[in-house]
Amino acid sequence: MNQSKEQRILNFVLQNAVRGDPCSVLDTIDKYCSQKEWAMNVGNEKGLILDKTVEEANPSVALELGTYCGYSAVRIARLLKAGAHLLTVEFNPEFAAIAKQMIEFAGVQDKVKLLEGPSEEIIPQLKKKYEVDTLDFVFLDHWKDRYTPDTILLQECNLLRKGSVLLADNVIVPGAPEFLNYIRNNPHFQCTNYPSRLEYMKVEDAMEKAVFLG
Ligand SMILES: Cc1ncccc1-c1cc(O)c2nc[nH]c(=O)c2c1
Ligand SMILES: [Mg+2]
Repeated sequence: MNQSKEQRILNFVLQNAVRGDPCSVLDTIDKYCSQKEWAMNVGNEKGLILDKTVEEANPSVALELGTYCGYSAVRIARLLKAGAHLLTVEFNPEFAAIAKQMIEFAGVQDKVKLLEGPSEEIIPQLKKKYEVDTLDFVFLDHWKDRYTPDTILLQECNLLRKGSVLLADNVIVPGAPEFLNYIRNNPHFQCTNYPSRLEYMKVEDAMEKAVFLG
């Protein structure tokens, strides 16, 4: 049976990156996806915005919605302080299987917990089943139509605290206009827009940061 694009990306990493070196894994994925096959990793340009946001938040507990091949999970985990961890949620079992291997090859598996299933089912389980108190950082990179309902669900589940940082990818392409309208008109959030480019393309995109004010 012929391989998936995601399997080809993983194989290229296994054959060309340095095991245990997260930066080497990121560079190798970016090389493959800019030269051979486009894929929806956050990429290096928006990745630098993600890096700066994570470094500023310096989270003890981070959540990612939308793991895909594990590129941004590796990107986030490489910046986490000792004892900090990332929970990453992926509903597609094929993607989750690829991401698990990617995260292990990069050597960040001790900092990352990969949760397979729909975000709307997993978010309400975070406190009791996954022993989360509150989230310091949330990266929304799953499906644009889930950005708003999942942000509401995070609040309903008391998973945000004063200063929790949300960062949403793709608010221009594919676009999340309803989310931008919700979050920018919500007095409980302080929003900042970061114009950038769609990964591996000369197409405008942007990320939106929203700090929860309590
Ligand atoms: C797939 C695609 N095609 C054309 C333009 C953009 C995209 C695209 C890019 C992304 O960074 C995505 N991130 C998370 N989830 C997505 O569905 C997604 C889709
Ligand atoms: Mg994205």
